[in-house]
Amino acid sequence: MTALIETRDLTLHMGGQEVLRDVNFALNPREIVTVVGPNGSGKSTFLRSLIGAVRPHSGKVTRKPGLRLGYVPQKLALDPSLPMTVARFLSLPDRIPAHMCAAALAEAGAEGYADRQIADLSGGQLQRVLLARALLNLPEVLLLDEPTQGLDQPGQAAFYRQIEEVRDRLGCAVLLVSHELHVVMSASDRVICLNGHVCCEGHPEVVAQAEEYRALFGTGTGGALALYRHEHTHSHDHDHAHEGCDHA
Ligand SMILES: Nc1ncnc2c1ncn2[C@@H]1O[C@H](COP(=O)(O)OP(=O)(O)OP(=O)(O)O)[C@@H](O)[C@H]1O
Repeated sequence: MTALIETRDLTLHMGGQEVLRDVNFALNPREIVTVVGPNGSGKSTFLRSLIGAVRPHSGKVTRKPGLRLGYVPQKLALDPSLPMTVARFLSLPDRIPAHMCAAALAEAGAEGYADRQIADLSGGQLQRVLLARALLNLPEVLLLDEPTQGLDQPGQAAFYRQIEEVRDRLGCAVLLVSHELHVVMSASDRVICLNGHVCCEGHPEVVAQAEEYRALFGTGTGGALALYRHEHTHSHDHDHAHEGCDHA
């Protein structure tokens, strides 16, 4: 098996209702794959089936033996009034040495956050801490369920650039769920449009043009995607210009 995780004809029921039907999927090393789809189309359930948290009704989920997974769930069940530092949060349930916490935070773009209170973090900062937590065991596969929910567009774009950097440095594969199609698509190698079954999949531009995708999301995204790609390139040029100055 060359794929890290694979599903074969995965069919899954929740509460007596069919949520996923005949989903065939493979995640290959170093890929960034984004799952898009309307509310209730089974995206979270699909991710949860990949980590083994829900069982298929029929079909199969296969993970490479010994696969190291990092998972960031959609919702964090933490009482915000409970005092808790970032370092302590990273050490739940198992104690993590300070240098490992610091390394994971740096990798997630949250350097120096260790002593901050979780409740005081902004949405974007909290997402980075959650990412750091998922990176603690050096995952070969990183699964993120709507990691940029509630962030503004620059915040979303910055977070996805962080994900690309993590993939480049750690060499992990990334599977993420998102609603922010135009932002996320340009950072993805492959997009899967899920609506109980796989409607269409492929390179972001191909999916944005697909009839099935347009039937679900309308035709506006192609333009937004093109616009974002432009901004993305522009901002990278800008970054490089700064790097050039720094080194000069
Ligand atoms: N524990 C559960 N018990 C019963 N039904 C469930 C359960 N979890 C999910 N479902 C149902 O499965 C369907 C898919 O839910 P899921 O959360 O996977 O969708 P989603 O695409 O992630 O949605 P969203 O974009 O709103 O987050 C929904 O109809 C939901 O009500």
